[in-house]
Amino acid sequence: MSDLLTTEEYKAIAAGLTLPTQAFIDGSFRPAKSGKTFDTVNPATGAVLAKVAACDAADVDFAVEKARDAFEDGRWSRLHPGERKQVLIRLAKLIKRNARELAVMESLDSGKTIYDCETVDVPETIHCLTWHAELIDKIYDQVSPASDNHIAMVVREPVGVVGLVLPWNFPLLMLAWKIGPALASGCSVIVKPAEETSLTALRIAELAMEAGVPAGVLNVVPGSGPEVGEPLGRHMDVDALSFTGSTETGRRFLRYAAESNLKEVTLEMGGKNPAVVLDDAENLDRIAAHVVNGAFWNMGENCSASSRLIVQKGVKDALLKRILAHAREWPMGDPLDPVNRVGALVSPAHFDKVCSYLGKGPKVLMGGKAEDGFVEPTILDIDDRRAVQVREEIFGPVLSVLTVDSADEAIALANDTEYGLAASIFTSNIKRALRGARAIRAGTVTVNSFGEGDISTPFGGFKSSGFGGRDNGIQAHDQYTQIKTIWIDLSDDRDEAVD
Ligand SMILES: NC(=O)C1=CN([C@@H]2O[C@H](COP(=O)(O)OP(=O)(O)OC[C@H]3O[C@@H](n4cnc5c(N)ncnc54)[C@H](O)[C@@H]3O)[C@@H](O)[C@H]2O)C=CC1
Ligand code: BAL
Repeated sequence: MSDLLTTEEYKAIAAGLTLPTQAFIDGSFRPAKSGKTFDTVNPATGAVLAKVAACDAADVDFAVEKARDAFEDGRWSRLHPGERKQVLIRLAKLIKRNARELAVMESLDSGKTIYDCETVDVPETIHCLTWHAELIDKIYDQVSPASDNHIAMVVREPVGVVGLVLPWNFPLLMLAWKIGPALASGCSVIVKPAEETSLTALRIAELAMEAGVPAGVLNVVPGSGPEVGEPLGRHMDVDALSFTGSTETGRRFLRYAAESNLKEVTLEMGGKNPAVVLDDAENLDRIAAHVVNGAFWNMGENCSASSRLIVQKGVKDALLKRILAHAREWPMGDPLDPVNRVGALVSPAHFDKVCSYLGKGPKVLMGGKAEDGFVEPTILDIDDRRAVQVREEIFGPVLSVLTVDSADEAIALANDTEYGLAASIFTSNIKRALRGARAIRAGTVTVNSFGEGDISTPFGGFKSSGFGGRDNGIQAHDQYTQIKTIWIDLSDDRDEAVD
């Protein structure tokens, strides 16, 4: 853990920040072509932090043109992978040098706690970029087992110009998950940050330039979904698009691709993730800590949040007692106070959405109160398996508890959702653990812990949670490369008659 400062020290840093507000295209900051701006707001206070360029299709066209120029002339796409690696490592080091500033900027813009920004978001961003940089000069192409008279090479090439559409819940980290493998692979990118949280992506673009990423390779175009996301999704000269966000908006990107140039689309979307606790699970205190972390970390604004606790009857009361004790240790308040674990929800609109799930039927075991952008960690005991709190992604600090009689019923209930992003299963029986892990239809299943794996493991969803490729792991590079076969005829003219 980095050494945390006091609230007053963080506030002093916040007061001294220079916030980037213009689009970053072709290596420099520029206003939107229309001259329009939008307010970016600190959700913890309601204060306007800055006026950010409100870009539209004209800016997207310009950014794509510059990204295409950069891709075609090879200033990045044809650099030796080892050189791209050095530049990206320099970027990771620059982020480290500016870590505190970025952590404060991220917290101000998103409502996330400074504790999380300092201990997770910024260090994981650095780790992610370094990992992909280190990987890129260690991936080999292949030679296929063709006949003696042929050599067939199967090579990977960067896919080209890529649109990266980001959510607001991990603005820096999702940026890293996407630009890490995309830039390492040699692509040129146009990043569209969520309109709630544009600041850190713009600052990273500036640092990337300083690190040596050539102009036109990393562009950041802030603005709304319809004004920037849609033109990017429909652009005829964008080769691939990677999106993280809601399932509803993910579906739109498939339509945009189908109605334009059939660009490759990868979608990482919502979840209603189960944490299954069977009655033979050991160390309930540890399990309770995992469940609480899974449900309330990042205010539950996490696609892999374990928002459904499915617990076997025999262990329910003892587990709930411990869960309540752990949840009470999650203080809520000023995101810049490093003792707090629960900050503000990202926006008034999102706050209203989360509040709409509170006070509607189920028995409240804890929390349930919400005020001025902050929602208390809330635990609901629910019998009705069709309840909205059980079926819909709330994306807030709300845990629904469902009780089952058997392990089979638990697995069936875990799968009773349109989503399939992540799940966890807690049991001391290895066979039940592995049978459960295989039976749950989700992209990541953790056993006796909550988590998303790490940078080395692919992350993405089954069913309505995911489409196309994966983020993280070597597999992330599949999104940003395409495979070409080069078939070479070795036969002599004497060996083979050609019609
Ligand atoms: N899987 C995840 O990590 C995330 C899930 N969500 C879920 O989505 C819900 C709604 O949040 P939103 O911010 O509205 O998510 P969203 O999916 O609409 O936004 C994600 C990104 O898509 C862009 N976008 C929005 N509408 C678009 C359109 N018509 N065309 C092109 N791009 C568009 C946004 O500007 C943003 O950059 C949340 O309550 C949560 O349930 C939200 C953010 C992240
Ligand atoms: N938890 C990382 C992916 C997401 O929430 O968007």
